[in-house]
Amino acid sequence: MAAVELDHVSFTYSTADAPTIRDLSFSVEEGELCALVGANGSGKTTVCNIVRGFIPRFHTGELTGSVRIDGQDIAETNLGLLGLQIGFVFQNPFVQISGSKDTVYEEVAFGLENLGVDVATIRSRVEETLDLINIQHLRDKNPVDLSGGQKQRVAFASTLAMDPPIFVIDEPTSQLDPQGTNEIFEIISLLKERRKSIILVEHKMELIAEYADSVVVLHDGALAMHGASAEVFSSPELPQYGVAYPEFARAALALRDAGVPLDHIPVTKSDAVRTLEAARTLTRSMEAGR
Ligand SMILES: Nc1ncnc2c1ncn2[C@@H]1O[C@H](COP(=O)(O)OP(=O)(O)OP(=O)(O)O)[C@@H](O)[C@H]1O
Repeated sequence: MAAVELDHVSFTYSTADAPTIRDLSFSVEEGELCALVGANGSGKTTVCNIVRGFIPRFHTGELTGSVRIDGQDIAETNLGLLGLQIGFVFQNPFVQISGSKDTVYEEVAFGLENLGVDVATIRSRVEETLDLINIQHLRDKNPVDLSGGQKQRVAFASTLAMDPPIFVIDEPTSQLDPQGTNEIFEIISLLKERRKSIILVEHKMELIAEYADSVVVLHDGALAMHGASAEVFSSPELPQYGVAYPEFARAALALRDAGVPLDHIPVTKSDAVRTLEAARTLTRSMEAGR
C-alpha cells in the first residue's frame, strides 16, 4: 500500500475562477523520496497543503478526487491525527517556530508535550533528536535568536521528535546559504535512512537529482512527467515545463551535442564522472583502431 496516494485530485481556490490543481494522480511508496518540481505557480505548495489537509480546511475552495495516507482517505481523518502521520516542514522556519518557548530544548519538546507524552519519554526523545540533528550546542538558546539555517534545523528537529512516518517538506533551503543547505540535506538523508516517506519541493535540481527516488513534474497544476529522477532529468521534454536540468545533465547534453560519445545523460556528479570516463575510453579505443 502506498504511503501517500493522490487519485484524480483537482482543486480550485475559492477566490480563483480556474483550477490550480487539475486531475492529479501519483503515489509515494513507503521510504520513497518524491520531489515535486515545476515552474513558479505550477501548484507545488498547493499540493503540499492538500496532502497535509490544510486545504480545504484553512485555504478554502473546491477539492475533488481523493488523497489517501496509508490507504485512509484524509477527508475522513481529523487534522490532529493527520499531524501525527505527516510532519510538515515549511519554507520559512520563522513561521514554524512557535514563538512561545524560551529555549530550543523546549521548542523541540513542544509537540510531544501537547500530546501529553510523559516527561521521561519527552526527555529521551528530545535528547535523541538534538543529537541526531546535531544541535545540542543550541539547546539553551532562544529560538528567536538563531540564524535562518539554525532555525530551519530546529524546525526539522521539532517535527522529527514527533517521529511521523511521512514528511512533507516545502522548499526548506530557499532562504539558506550553501552550508545551511548542505546541513538540511544531511537531515533529509537521515530521514531516508529511517525509511520515511517524503514529498519534497526544492528548486535546486542538483540536490533533487542526488537525493530523490522519483520526480513529479507539474505543469499548470497537472501531471506533466513522473518517473525516476535519472529518467526525468535526462528527458528532452523537461525544458518545456519550465524546469532546468541539473548542472551535470546540462553539461553532458552540451558535450553530446559537441560529439562526445556519451551512452546516456548522467544527472549526478558520480554518474557524470563514470560516464565521461567511459566516453574517454571509447574515444581512445576508436582512435587506436584508426
Ligand atoms: N491562498 C490562495 N488563494 C488563491 N490562489 C492561490 C492561493 N495560494 C496560491 N494560489 C495560486 O495558485 C497557483 C499555484 O500556487 P502555488 O504556490 O501552489 O505554486 P508553486 O508551484 O508552489 O509556486 P512557487 O514555485 O512560486 O512557490 C498560483 O497561481 C497562485 O497564485
